[in-house]
Amino acid sequence: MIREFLKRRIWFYFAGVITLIVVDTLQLIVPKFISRAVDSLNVETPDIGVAKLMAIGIIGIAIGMFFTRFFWRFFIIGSARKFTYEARKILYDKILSLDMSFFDKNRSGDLMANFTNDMNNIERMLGPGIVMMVDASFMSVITLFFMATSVGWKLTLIALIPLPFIMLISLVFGKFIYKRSKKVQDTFSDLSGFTEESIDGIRILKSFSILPKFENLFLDRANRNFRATLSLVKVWGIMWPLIHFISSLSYFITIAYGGPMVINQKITLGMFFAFNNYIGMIVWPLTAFGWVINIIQNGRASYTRILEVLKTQSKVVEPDNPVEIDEINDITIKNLNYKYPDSNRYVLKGVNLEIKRGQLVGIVGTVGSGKSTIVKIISKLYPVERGYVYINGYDINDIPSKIVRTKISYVPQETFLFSTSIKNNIAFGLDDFEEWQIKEYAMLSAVHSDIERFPKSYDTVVGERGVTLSGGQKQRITIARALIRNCDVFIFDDCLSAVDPETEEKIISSLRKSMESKTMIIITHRLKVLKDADIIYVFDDGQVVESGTHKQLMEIDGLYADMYKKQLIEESL
Ligand SMILES: Nc1ncnc2c1ncn2[C@@H]1O[C@H](COP(=O)(O)OP(=O)(O)OP(=O)(O)O)[C@@H](O)[C@H]1O
Repeated sequence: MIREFLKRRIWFYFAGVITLIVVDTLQLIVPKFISRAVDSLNVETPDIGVAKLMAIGIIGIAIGMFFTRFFWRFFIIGSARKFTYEARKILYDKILSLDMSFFDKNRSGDLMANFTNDMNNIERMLGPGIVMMVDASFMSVITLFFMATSVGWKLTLIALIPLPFIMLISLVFGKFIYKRSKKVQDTFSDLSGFTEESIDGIRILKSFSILPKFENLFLDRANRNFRATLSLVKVWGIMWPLIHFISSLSYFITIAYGGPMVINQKITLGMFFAFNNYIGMIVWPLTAFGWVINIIQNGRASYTRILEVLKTQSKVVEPDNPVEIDEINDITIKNLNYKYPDSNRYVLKGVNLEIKRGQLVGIVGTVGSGKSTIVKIISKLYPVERGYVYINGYDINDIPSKIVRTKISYVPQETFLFSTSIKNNIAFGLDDFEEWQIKEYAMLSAVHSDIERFPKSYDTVVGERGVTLSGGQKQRITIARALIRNCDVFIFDDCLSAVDPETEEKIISSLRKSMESKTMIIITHRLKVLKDADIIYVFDDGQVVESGTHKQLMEIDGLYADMYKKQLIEESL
């Protein structure tokens, strides 16, 4: 990716490097002008005209540097920004295209770090890294040349003896600084992650009365971050005085050797001044060499991490010869044995299932028996091999995910609302919608009257993750959001658990009435709501152990009947 980008922006970088070299050259001419000006003030043959001319020349150079500095920033730093802008977009699209198994494996914090820390490191490599590299190489060679041509090679070489140590120091300290900065970053993200989690879970912390324990855990993290920052400051604190000390050794040598040369008139006072200026100028490029190496190392490590994500292929593969379907009439599952990607355990064993258009299908069973897994496969959230799952008689792998997801609306167990108005949450992702539609679907989900009671009604902004709403209200809004999409199949994965049983029953029967032609798959632990279902599949340990209508299952008197009777007893208590 970087290679193609550099190829595309080669002329920008070229222009940037040229303007950078112009700035450096202009900068190096200044001491020459100062040298001439100082010599023109010689008490024996003073010439104020030359001094004035040199002063005007210095102003001219400053103006030239003003423009050229702007342009190298524009060309090089601008290009680096452009890279991260493009790369962030590519990474975002890639991440959105991946199936759920990717998100099972990667923590959101790590993915966020790809967008922030890693992108910043790459930007630093392609921007300041390149600038420093060009600057340091050109400035050190040219400054050396200017030094030698003004006072001769001998004094130049002697005066520069201490300077290679600056390179060494910046290289060694650069490594320390990198390690410690990383620790500061890591401890900081640990601290901010912990803080975020504590604030998110504040209700649980308070209700469990474990605030003091969490305060200690917070202090512990804050302390680690503080100590890491302090140890970084110490390294900086040692490095810069050391560099200054070594560069002052060069000044010392210059005065010790160069001073007598001025007295013996081997060089002029102006040359001596210019030489001292050049020593100051060469310290920076030498320090920069060490930085450049570190910046490139960090940038490459970050780039490798980003490439790893970009190389990930979605396990839900899109078909080479896609089958277009207008509507979903039936879904068939044939003898499905299933294990999740990267897992060796079969969570579904020999499952057979048939769902016809317009049916109300119930999926019930024991905890962890594979109920959610089956609907996630039908919704193409997880991959499945060919030959097991069919839609309208076509293998699900031959139908593009986009088509499946526009025809099947899946409401998961966990509710998630965006931090925007209730109206926008319900109409989420729709370009075209009417106010009455939102109300209609809110009514169907039995949440309309709740929303009307809010002072701003449908314009009420839902707080971060919907904290201003009750659990049941949030669940019903997510149902309205699914219904408005007008799909062929609606899957409700235990998404009414926070609603009282009567309301759940009411919602399901009113949905049934108003959406007769739609297929509804309902996973629930409350068996009462499925009394009118066309078919109920009973899961246990990854297998369908019973299936039939409520009446038939009661007659079988197996697992379903057991669970149902237990629930009746619990209700009557
Ligand atoms: N992403 C995943 N990767 C690996 N295993 C998983 C994954 N999701 C679920 N499982 C496992 O698959 C099995 C079935 O899980 P599933 O969520 O389908 O059960 P469920 O019947 O819906 O449970 P519940 O009634 O508690 O919601 C469980 O043993 C679970 O640990």
